[in-house]
Amino acid sequence: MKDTHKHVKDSEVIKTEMVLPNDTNTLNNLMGGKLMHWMDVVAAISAQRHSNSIVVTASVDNISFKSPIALGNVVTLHAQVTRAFNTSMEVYIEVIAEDIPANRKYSSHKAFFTFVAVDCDGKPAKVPELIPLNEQEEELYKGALRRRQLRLILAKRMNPQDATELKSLFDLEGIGQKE
Ligand SMILES: CCCCCCCCCCCCCCCC(=O)SCCNC(=O)CCNC(=O)[C@H](O)C(C)(C)COP(=O)(O)OP(=O)(O)OC[C@H]1O[C@@H](n2cnc3c(N)ncnc32)[C@H](O)[C@@H]1OP(=O)(O)O
Repeated sequence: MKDTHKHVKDSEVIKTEMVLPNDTNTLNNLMGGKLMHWMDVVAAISAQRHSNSIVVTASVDNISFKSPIALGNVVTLHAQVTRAFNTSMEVYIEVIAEDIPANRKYSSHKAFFTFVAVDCDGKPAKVPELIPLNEQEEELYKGALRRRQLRLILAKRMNPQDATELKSLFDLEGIGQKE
């Protein structure tokens, strides 16, 4: 029998890789596509741990490449489910790059992935609820509803008028108005 609810720690995944010559572009930096592949797999394992199901990637929110990761650097990917909906889950992933000889470590990428659990016929399947346990988990959990509404609007799966959670962010009525 499947669990009815799970906690964030149940879905945690950490993967550490070294950037090798086959992973780089002609500038000897990690290829963006290679990093996205690692992120997709690590995030998918996290969603699988939460759902105990096969999962498919439904969407990836904006990934920006702030700074290059050089050949020989060590890359650590850390993923966790932030919230589960009906059949979909939001996964937060953070990438830390490390230049060990220089003793330098920095957060290089952050992204939100959405996965959908599917049954053996490829049909979306219900996932356990996620219960946040601390302030940080609660913050990601609350924000997940707004992010979901935004990505469903962008995917033309939601009418902006129905995005109540998102609209409340822009509800400035009364703020800054002169009496
Ligand atoms: C033979 C077996 C081999 C087994 C081996 C297993 C190994 C496993 C290892 C896995 C490790 C690697 C994993 C890599 C994962 C891939 O790379 S998978 C490949 C890339 N992805 C795909 O091909 C997915 C293609 N898309 C689809 O199949 C369908 O669009 C989906 C995502 C299943 C949704 O189907 P649908 O019929 O539209 O279903 P619908 O009921 O309308 O929506 C279902 C949910 O999807 C959400 N959704 C749909 N579109 C979006 C969107 N754009 N944004 C956000 N949410 C969305 C909906 O909001 C809804 O969420 P809930 O409200 O239920 O929570």
